[in-house]
Amino acid sequence: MDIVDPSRREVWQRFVREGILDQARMNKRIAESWYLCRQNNVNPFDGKGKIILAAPLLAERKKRNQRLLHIAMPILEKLQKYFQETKSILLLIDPEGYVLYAKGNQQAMEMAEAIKFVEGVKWTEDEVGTNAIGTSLRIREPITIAGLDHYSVASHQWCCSAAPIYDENRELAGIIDVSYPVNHYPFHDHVLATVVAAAYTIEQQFHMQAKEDELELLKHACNMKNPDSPVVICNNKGNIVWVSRCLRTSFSNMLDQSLENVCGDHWVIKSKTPIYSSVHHDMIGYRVMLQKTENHDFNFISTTFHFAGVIGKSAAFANVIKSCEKVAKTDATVHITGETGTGKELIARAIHQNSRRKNRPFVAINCGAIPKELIGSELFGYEEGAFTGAKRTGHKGKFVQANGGTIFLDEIGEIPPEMQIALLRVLQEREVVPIGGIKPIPVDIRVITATHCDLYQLVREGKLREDLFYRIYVYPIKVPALRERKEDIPFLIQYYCQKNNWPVSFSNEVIQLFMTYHWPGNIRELFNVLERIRIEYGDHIPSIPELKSMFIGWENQGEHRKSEQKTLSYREQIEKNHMMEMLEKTKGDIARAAAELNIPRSTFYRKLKKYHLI
Ligand SMILES: Nc1ncnc2c1ncn2[C@@H]1O[C@H](COP(=O)(O)OP(=O)(O)OP(=O)(O)O)[C@@H](O)[C@H]1O
Repeated sequence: MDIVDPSRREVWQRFVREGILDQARMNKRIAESWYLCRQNNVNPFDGKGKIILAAPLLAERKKRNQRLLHIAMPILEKLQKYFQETKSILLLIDPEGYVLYAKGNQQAMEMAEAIKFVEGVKWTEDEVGTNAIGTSLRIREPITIAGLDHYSVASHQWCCSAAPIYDENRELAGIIDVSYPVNHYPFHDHVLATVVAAAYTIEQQFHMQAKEDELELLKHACNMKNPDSPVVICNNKGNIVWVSRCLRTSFSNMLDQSLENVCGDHWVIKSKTPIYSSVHHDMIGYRVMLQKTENHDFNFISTTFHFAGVIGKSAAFANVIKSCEKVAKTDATVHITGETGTGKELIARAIHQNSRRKNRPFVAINCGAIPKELIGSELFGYEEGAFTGAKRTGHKGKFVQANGGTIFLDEIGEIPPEMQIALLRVLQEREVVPIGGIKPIPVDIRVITATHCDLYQLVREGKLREDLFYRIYVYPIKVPALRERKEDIPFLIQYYCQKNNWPVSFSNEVIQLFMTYHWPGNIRELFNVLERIRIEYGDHIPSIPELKSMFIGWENQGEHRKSEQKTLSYREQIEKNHMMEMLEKTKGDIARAAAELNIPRSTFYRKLKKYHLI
């Protein structure tokens, strides 16, 4: 449709008021999108950005998409110079629709700011109606949306062309978009051609980068200390790029093949450690230690299952990963239990990443970390004016934000009784009623919950409804504490060093010391201790007594173990963590730690005893 056609406004008005559309006069893709917006109750009279990530969340999202940014930025910076002159903005968007980068002509940026079309905003069809970014994201094709083709008024003054970018595995990596006020520049088709060409150039870079990553994997192989152990190096797809000398005869012609196929019945995976790129810092492959076996069923982990952490070699954790693999293929509700810092969130993310929902949002919320009175509005959202202080536009809750994807409800045991009925309703009916609203919103989500305690004990204590328990506790996964998988500690240390480009080599004695400690804060605490060593000692290794002083409560490990049988509440655990961190910071100076935390010294002592820290 021509954007200056005066009948266009009538077409739009008729559709948003009466739902009637003369499809013959409309691009099929755009008509389809309008119908979807109407069905999803997108407000045609608004369309300004609503979900805008705060700086730390945007930084985290950029980190998650660092490979895309690393590859696309040089190309964007080059193009940006030219688009600036044509009064446009150039944008890069992640696969979930969040704007990671927006730069361009000052005047256009100011207009964009007025409709909250800024870095960090979620610019999908569900949020702001038909638009080039959101529509291209859904249909996975390049598209231009001009003026009144937009569903919501906020974008009626804009013309936008967007194209999807695919990585070397043909997975969606992001969207590139050029947007400009409609009256600035009339040659829309040419802009779309440029955007498609830029997407193609970025895709070529993905392929080149994949080759460079493979070279880096080979370099990693050359630097391996013990080339005689049965080790293979796989790329991200689980295909073999290198095998150690001792495997070459049994695994002839296996390069480029999937490790899973090659292992057959004769080999099992003993451990799997991720390798990170020193250029873009994303995971580029795995170092896999194999073991010959008669019993091919034991401990086998598929190479196609992606886990962004260390699997190690313990049977306890391998079983967890096997459960994740099985459940990821389904839509079943999962409940993860495990002490703080054991990796529950990482596991929830892995289930999402290996499920059919992987390109849709993963939304995590810690029910124990938000004030009880705000949990309802955070989870279910609210209608405009639902309560004093509510945003005028209302607020989409986490369930609606996670639509199509996975919601991770951490510390589910902290959900207040009055919210449990509403949660039960969402789990049963798969629809959400925002606070102050009456109309249910259908949601298509996978639910994963987690607690650090025995969930049924909460039912016994009357803190959790039994019917809710049975809705949550469908497929339980128990994550072992670090002290129950001590054999994985060397792999976790290696992972930390590699991820942080820290070229130290710990002696066996030091590794043994790490394996003797009880790690009440689990992997999080292990990484904190390593971080502290890295900061304080750089490339030197501290002596054994120096190391011991870094482990909180080293002398009282026996007592500590006994006390762990009595589980701490989530809030107690947080308080304990704060105290441990402060004691680390003040090198064990109790008076200073108490003062820093603003706790009277006598109370601090009492709590130290309670948490067995002295
Ligand atoms: N297997 C693993 N490999 C590498 N890093 C891990 C692994 N498991 C956990 N981590 C790291 O340990 C830290 C804690 O993990 P995570 O937040 O997932 O634990 P959690 O059990 O959800 O903790 P909490 O109950 O306190 O929320 C994170 O930095 C995470 O990246």
